[in-house]
Amino acid sequence: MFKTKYFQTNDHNELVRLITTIFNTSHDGLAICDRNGHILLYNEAYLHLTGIEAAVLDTYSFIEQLEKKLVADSSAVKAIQSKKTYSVAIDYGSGRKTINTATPVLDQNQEILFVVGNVRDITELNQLQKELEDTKEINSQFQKALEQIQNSGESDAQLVYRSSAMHRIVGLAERFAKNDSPLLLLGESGVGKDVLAHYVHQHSGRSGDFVKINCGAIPDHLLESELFGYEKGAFTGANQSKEGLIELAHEGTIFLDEIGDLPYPLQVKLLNVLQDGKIRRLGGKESRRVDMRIIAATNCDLEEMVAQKRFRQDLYYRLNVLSITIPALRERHEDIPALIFTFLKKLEQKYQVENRVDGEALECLVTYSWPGNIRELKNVIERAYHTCDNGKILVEDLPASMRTEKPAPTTYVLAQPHDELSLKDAVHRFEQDYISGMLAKTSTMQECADKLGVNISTLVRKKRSLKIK
Ligand SMILES: Nc1ncnc2c1ncn2[C@@H]1O[C@H](COP(=O)(O)OP(=O)(O)OP(=O)(O)O)[C@@H](O)[C@H]1O
Repeated sequence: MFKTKYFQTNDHNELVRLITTIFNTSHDGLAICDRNGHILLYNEAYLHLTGIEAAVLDTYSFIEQLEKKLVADSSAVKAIQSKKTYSVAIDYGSGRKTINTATPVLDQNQEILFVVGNVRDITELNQLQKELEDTKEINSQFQKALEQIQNSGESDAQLVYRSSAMHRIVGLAERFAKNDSPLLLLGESGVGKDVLAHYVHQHSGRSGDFVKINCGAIPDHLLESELFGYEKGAFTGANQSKEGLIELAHEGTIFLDEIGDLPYPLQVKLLNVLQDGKIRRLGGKESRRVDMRIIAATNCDLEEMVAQKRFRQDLYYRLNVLSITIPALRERHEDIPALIFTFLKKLEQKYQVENRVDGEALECLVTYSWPGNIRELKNVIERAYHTCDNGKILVEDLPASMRTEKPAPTTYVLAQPHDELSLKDAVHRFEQDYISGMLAKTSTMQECADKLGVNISTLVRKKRSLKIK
């Protein structure tokens, strides 16, 4: 203890009052015991932090408390035994985590007079430590995302994901990549079908090119010649022969995006190519062998189109040998921070300006429902990157519609009695709604079946009998 010149009290009572006040107002727990561990004094904070009853302190010495396993550990006992200051970390039943330090006070014969015990609450410190660890974890996730950017050769084909749903999908894609069967990629617009098709090609070991054609973007009358090529003189203006995109994909992959838009007459021609592995150019006589892998993608309901006779059933079956449905972004919010980080990193590399997303804005971005999926997220980030100030993207930099969106409440719809519905019809309708809802929420039939607690063949049968699309 240090005294300044202002401390002049010699009054014993005043001194005791002062020390008692210090003792009682201390936020640290204090307990003083003798050389046998009998507790002489303790304060309110000691009771509060340790959760030990006053009656226990009045009855049992520290040594007895330890013997009776009333406490997990005791710094005081250790200090008594060693005659040295001793610290232990203790988790009390009160929920507090503490560091307890016991300091022995020795007489001139080196015998213990007292042991002064101090209990310091480190619960909040632990909380801070945990938050620090969480932050480090997020940091390392971002770091991995960064490595992913740096390691991927072709920037457009880069696939960023963290969610378990996407882990499963990528695993499936890697397995399917080694296969030559057609692959059908399904999912809403902007979920990353194009990116996944690239990924499959990259992992296929095929030496040829990845050739993409958007069946919906090319006018019908040009699509045939683009796909199949033509010979000189095949039609007016065909002054020389030209390879079609299918031929260009020889030994590689052809990616037919928006396959639902392939005109009906061309569907037969494509089916023939798939069956024979040969193509004939427009106006050509000979067939050429093509060794290509077909990946088709659509956000249309091809089964429905087949039912409406807008898509050939035989082609549908041929394309749908292997299929992957990519879930909407709102079903895999875990991917959002890594995607944001990736997009920001790319913008930073391009414009040499570093902008970060502030916490509130990040929360808004993570909870938004993203009807336009990753494409919409990318656009929102790019716009916010260019409009934000002071290196920080704030909520105000996000589109107004995003800021006002309320998270969809999770409600269970309970059937209300309905005069016009028999129980059978009501059950039918309920099953229809419930299964459709679960199908929309899950990314594979297996996952859906698991969630519903039925096997997959039951689910398929139900789907058919309930006419669920
Ligand atoms: N997993 C991902 N990682 C990084 N970027 C992604 C990912 N998925 C999609 N993107 C980006 O989002 C945008 C939309 O992706 P993509 O074109 O692959 O979607 P799509 O499902 O093929 O859409 P559409 O059905 O409209 O053709 C692209 O800019 C793409 O680079």
